[in-house]
Amino acid sequence: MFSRSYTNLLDLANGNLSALDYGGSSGGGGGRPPRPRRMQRTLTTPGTLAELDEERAGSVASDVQSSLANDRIIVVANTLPVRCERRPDGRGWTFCWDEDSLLLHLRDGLPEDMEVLYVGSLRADVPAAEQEDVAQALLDRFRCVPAFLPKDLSDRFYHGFCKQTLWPLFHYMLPFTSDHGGRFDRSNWEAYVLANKLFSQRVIEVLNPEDDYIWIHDYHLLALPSFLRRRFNRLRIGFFLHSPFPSSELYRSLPVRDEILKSLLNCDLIGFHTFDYARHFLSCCSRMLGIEYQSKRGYIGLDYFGRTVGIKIMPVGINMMQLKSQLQLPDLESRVAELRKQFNGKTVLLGVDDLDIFKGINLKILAFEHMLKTHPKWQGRAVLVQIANPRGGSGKDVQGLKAEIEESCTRINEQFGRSGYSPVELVNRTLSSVERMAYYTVAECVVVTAVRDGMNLTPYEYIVCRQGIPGLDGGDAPKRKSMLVVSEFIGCSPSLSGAIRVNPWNIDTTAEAMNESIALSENENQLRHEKHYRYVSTHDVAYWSKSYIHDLERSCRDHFRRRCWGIGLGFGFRVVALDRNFKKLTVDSIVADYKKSNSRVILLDYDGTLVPQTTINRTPNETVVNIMNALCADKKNVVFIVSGRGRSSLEKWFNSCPELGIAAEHGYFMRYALT
Ligand SMILES: O=P(O)(O)OC[C@H]1O[C@H](O[C@H]2O[C@H](CO)[C@@H](O)[C@H](O)[C@H]2O)[C@H](O)[C@@H](O)[C@@H]1O
Repeated sequence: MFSRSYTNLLDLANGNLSALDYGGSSGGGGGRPPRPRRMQRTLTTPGTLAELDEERAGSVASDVQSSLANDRIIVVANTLPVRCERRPDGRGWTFCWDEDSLLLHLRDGLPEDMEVLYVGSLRADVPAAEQEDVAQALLDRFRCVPAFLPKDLSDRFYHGFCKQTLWPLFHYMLPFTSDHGGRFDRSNWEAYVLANKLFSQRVIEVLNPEDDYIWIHDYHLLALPSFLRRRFNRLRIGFFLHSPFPSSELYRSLPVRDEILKSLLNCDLIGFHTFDYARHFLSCCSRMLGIEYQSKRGYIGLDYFGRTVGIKIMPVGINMMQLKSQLQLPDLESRVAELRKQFNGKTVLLGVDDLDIFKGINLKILAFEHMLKTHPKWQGRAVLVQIANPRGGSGKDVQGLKAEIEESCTRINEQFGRSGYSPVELVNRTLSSVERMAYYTVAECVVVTAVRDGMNLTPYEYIVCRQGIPGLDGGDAPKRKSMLVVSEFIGCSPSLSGAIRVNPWNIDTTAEAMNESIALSENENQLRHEKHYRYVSTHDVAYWSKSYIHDLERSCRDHFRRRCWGIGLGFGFRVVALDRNFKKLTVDSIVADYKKSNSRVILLDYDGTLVPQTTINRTPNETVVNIMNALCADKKNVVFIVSGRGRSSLEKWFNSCPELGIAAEHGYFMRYALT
């Protein structure tokens, strides 16, 4: 059960953290005991004028030159890079780093002495009574801060809003029918907002707002920047989206499209894998919020109420060091030998995908079938190994997908198989890293036919495995080869210029591409491999995180030079930033100056000043007309309306204000006081 405050979205979105006590996690009604504060933190006043701290501003110039070394970074993601298992005797938990997690490896690109703290949830259901101990152990040993979401909240947040709404939409699927992804469900969105708020609480508990950088990851936490910015006007916040960002034509169908965009605009830097994703995001900002971007010296920025929100385009990479060390594991050699024996000289095409509807697995199998039909020379000689990692969930769509894939495999194996030859081998389980690398090592070609994927690092891992480790072959190392067929709809595609790119929906051309890839001359194959290896080995995960943090630091340099005000409610909250030379006008100072002066010029805009922007009837009401006349009646005043509006309507509306001056059409037509 959620607490009753959960339903008050505005309350939540406004930063009322007291709305967050939830009795449901422990099953009792008393709510969770407050977590003891473990780290020193400094609070700034939320939502009020944050005057420039002169001392801090003075030190900005030297800060800019200094390295990031003494700063700390808090990496926030849906899941922590930690594996967690209950002990066999049921008493307590064991933890270890999740070596497959990209979040773990991004540390390699950060300055050595930069402290890294992680905030996220665990892939385990830890009972409320054990949460304090687990949290303490994770903080002490892994610098990880777990966010424990109550089960029903977590279901609605992750399986509900993340997986049924955002994941399909960001992969270009609209919920035309209820079987087709999930229709927008407001209670799931509310759970998403609440979950994001709980993540923000965990961050705030350990935050040093003046010293820390925050780096938020992926589509699960799109609402988080709003919660953090509301509390800390000048916090340094970065975000990286690992999934695609869809075209504005799709994104605009999301009922909470503005809320999400506005939340992201509370960041200082927003990262995407590709130019296209960034372009789609920028076009959403322009079309939905009227915000345009500027590009200066290679940097793209959006001006959002005086703050500049940077846009970073940088595809992620793999961890070279980790892969290289895994390539030296003794088990690998024996596993490779087993596979070589099993495939007995046949040409292996390989697919490694999560079992997810967007990975296009069945399209790949159909294309392989077509290749066997149109190029019969491969019958008996080519094998497609498809590894389908069952991580993607067990929903109706995944069950249907699995059945479809199995049916295709059975049909092809019945039609083209013979004794000692099964054309398609489906591996329906999660493989260990060594097993996966063994498959890469024996494959002539890797085929990725995802219909959408944020990045997809399978081709990168494959290339590194095919390069092998120099010296391990003994004597003269053979020339390395690898070949790739990749979908044009995935993030890694623009970086792999030597791959054969396909539209995976076109079975005929994908089949042709598969044939071409395994029939390619040895020399051509080697050249393409070399080119890819050069790129993949230099653009690894450390290169990516180093570049990101560098740009984040650059985007935040002016934070302490600015005066900031937090204004607005809910997701409309934003920080208005002004250069330190600007001063905020206060009513008191205006009144005092007005009284002191003997000669005044008062220039007034019309729309948004004398009438609200939102009204359809733009005629000024009686009060406005009376105020104009009252101002004009004072002989010390010269009053003008300065507007882009046409002269005829302004003249008509202020006909009864003879002493009022009008500058219509931006001053093209002038009417001076008539008396
Ligand atoms: O299934 P989730 O827990 O919601 O996570 C989504 C996926 O996250 C990871 O993939 C994403 O990041 C990769 C690295 O940037 C990128 O290659 C991929 O395209 C993104 O979708 C994870 O690798 C997937 O298994 C998750 O399904």
